[in-house]
Amino acid sequence: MDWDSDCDVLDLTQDNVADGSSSVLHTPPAVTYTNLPGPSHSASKPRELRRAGSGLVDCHHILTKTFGHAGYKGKQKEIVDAAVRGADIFVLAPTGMGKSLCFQVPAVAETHGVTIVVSPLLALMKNQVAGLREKNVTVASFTSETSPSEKKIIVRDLASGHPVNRLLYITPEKLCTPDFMGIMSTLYEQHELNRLVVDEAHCISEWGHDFRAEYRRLGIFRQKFPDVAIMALTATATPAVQQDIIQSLGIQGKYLVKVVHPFNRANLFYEVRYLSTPNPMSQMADIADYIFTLYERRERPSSGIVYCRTRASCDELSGYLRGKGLNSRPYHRGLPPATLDRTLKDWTRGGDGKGGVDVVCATIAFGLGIDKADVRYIIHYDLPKSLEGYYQETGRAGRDGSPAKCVLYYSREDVIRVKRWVNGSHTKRVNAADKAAGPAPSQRAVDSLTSLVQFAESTEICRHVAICRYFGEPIDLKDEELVKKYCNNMCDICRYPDKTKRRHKSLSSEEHAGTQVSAYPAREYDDDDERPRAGPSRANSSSFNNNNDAVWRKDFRNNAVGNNNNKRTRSDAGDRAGFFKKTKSAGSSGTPSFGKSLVTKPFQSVGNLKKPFKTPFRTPVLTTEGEVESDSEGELEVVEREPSLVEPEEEDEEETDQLRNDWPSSPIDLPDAEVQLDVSFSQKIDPASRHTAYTSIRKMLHKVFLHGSDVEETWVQLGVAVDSEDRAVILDEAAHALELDALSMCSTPAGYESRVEATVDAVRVLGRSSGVWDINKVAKPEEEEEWEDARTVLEVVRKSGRKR
Ligand SMILES: Nc1ncnc2c1ncn2[C@@H]1O[C@H](COP(=O)(O)OP(=O)(O)OP(=O)(O)O)[C@@H](O)[C@H]1O
Repeated sequence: MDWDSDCDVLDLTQDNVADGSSSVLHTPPAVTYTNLPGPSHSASKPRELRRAGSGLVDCHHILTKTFGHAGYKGKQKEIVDAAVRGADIFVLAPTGMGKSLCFQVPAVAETHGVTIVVSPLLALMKNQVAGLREKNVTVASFTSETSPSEKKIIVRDLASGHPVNRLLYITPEKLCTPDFMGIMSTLYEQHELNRLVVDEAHCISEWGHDFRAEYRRLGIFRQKFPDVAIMALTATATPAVQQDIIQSLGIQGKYLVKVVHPFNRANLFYEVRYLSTPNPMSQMADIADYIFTLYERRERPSSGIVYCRTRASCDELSGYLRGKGLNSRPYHRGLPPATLDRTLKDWTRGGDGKGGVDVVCATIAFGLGIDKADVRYIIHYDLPKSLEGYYQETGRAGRDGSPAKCVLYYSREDVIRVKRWVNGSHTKRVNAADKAAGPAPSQRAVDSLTSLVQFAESTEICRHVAICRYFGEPIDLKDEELVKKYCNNMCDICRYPDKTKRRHKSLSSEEHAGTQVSAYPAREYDDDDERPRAGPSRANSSSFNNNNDAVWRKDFRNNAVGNNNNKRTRSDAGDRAGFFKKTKSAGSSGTPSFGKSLVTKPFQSVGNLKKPFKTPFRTPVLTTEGEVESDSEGELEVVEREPSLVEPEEEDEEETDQLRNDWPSSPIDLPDAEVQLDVSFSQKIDPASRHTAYTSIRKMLHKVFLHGSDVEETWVQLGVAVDSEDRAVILDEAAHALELDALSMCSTPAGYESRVEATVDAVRVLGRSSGVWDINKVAKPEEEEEWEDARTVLEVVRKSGRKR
């Protein structure tokens, strides 16, 4: 059987194992996984794999009592079962699935013996060791940081015949030393060597994105200890990399259990932000605004990471965000270890408005193993080097299962720079291999960057689907139902198809980007993966395009002082501070208030900057118009605001008047409709509120599309030719979809409420502004955002119309 091409559930039965094939468990999301054998199948028997532990404590008991979890996640149970039966196991599972538990539970469940865990990063080991010790698991690590006296104690324990340590974490370099091989031989002879675990196993493959030469030598373990089980785990491996890992470790035999989880992280919202002319200052301002908007929606700060390629960018962006009142810190290998430890600690306790660090501007040094449950956003300030890197880094978000956002800033200028860099590194490796007369290095890094660029450039293929296909999940793009299962409007392409295409068009032509980049020296890079190289800071770099520099500085100044003529700019000091105070005073006792710094140093820029998500609370029109709110079928409770926010500005009053003229003031006749609201991953909004929200959206849709001034013309423009009965059904379906969209984008009732308000508002704009219907018509800057929202609604209505 060709295990790479097979993605169905295979039965791990005696027959299956005996035919000499590897056993593959690869479940596409739609398939229920049911048929792993129970222990009675004894898959490990023919192998005569020896297990040092003489008995086994109930794994479920360990899971609940030692680790404090109520049950297994994903395929953990199957993996743990296979492990205790002594199989070799290859685990490919998405970021945040809980891979560590798959080897920790069996290690603790064995009544004696040691599990050796190879891990590529000290920080990763430290985290896991500290976590296990908190759970009273006896565990040690053997690294360059282990003191000689500690080493002595560990070695003595391992050689004792009954080691108390259940797990030993070690770097690949240390594992392969003659000294440590000697220690393992002793363990082996005493039947105390239970298992080798290779964490982040993609590092073993030259085809992987993070190849570490030392990992390659791990193949020696199988040669030396042929009957000790091996478990390899990774979150990022294409089919070619999977095969390479299995072969390198020598586990390709018939006792291999291969568990491939679906890659999809359904709760992550992927967005690519296309930059027409890269402009560091406006990009930084955009990021600040993005974060503030998110805070406003959630009514409290949130944890996030901004990944930057260079250390200078980390320092600079972090300083900028701090200047705007955000609790931000840089994190890269150019900083002292003690500072990094403190930053990690502060960030780990931050993100809830009670102090600590909320956002870290980091190189990829802050990556693997970062496991904070409530990271709500990951921003890529510039293009990562590979699609695997992008997936790993975005994988830090939403590990609690709630929605989180991943924004990638993308420009063709940046692509040229990264390509130069990756190609340069590749050429160096080719030359080195030539010199040493060794085999040619793989082209992998170059290919992976190409895939990332294709991912970002595409405006057709759903981002979730693109990622999963890259990692080898077979997804037929024509199978709409299947595609929908991957993405419930949780990427820019599915959610804002037109907007995404429009924004993509604004990218520089490759030719223009090329001249921009070659006209000025390339910025330096030090992504903490390579040897650090000092470089000029990004925004201050004299090597940056000086003409552009002058222009954007001017723009930025204009934005920064606040454009008072722009009615949609409400992020001036008063608004921000007012909002924060409102949050506090209106706050139910449980609502955390913002840190002082945020109130005293309010954000002052934005102006015409495009906002990543809809601005909440931006219009008090709902209250003044009194249409939706007065409805007896259920109301959207409007959040009380500080007087400064409730008072409509002059323009808003005009807008309200306009609305009064445009809309029938008498209540409309809303036909009854049965609605079954979809259950989503967010259970935080109660069904009654969801029903109320649905009704509000539905009512406004009916007003615009069935009770507007020229209904027939409206439907012609919509391009949906159906009779009036069907029209109501289409609108109800659209309301249904829009409500679900709002739900899937929010994790708090307040966020949900504000998003529903924004949706109702967007429908209203469709009824009021004819220009918005003409896709070729460009909005005035002050209307841009509301037009985009309205066009998104239009797209949803069209979609449900097309289904009829
Ligand atoms: N059965 C479970 N129930 C609840 N939470 C769990 C369970 N198993 C693991 N977790 C939690 O899931 C989080 C992620 O676990 P872990 O760090 O092992 O993920 P991972 O798959 O290694 O991710 P990555 O590859 O991104 O590092 C941890 O906080 C862990 O405590």
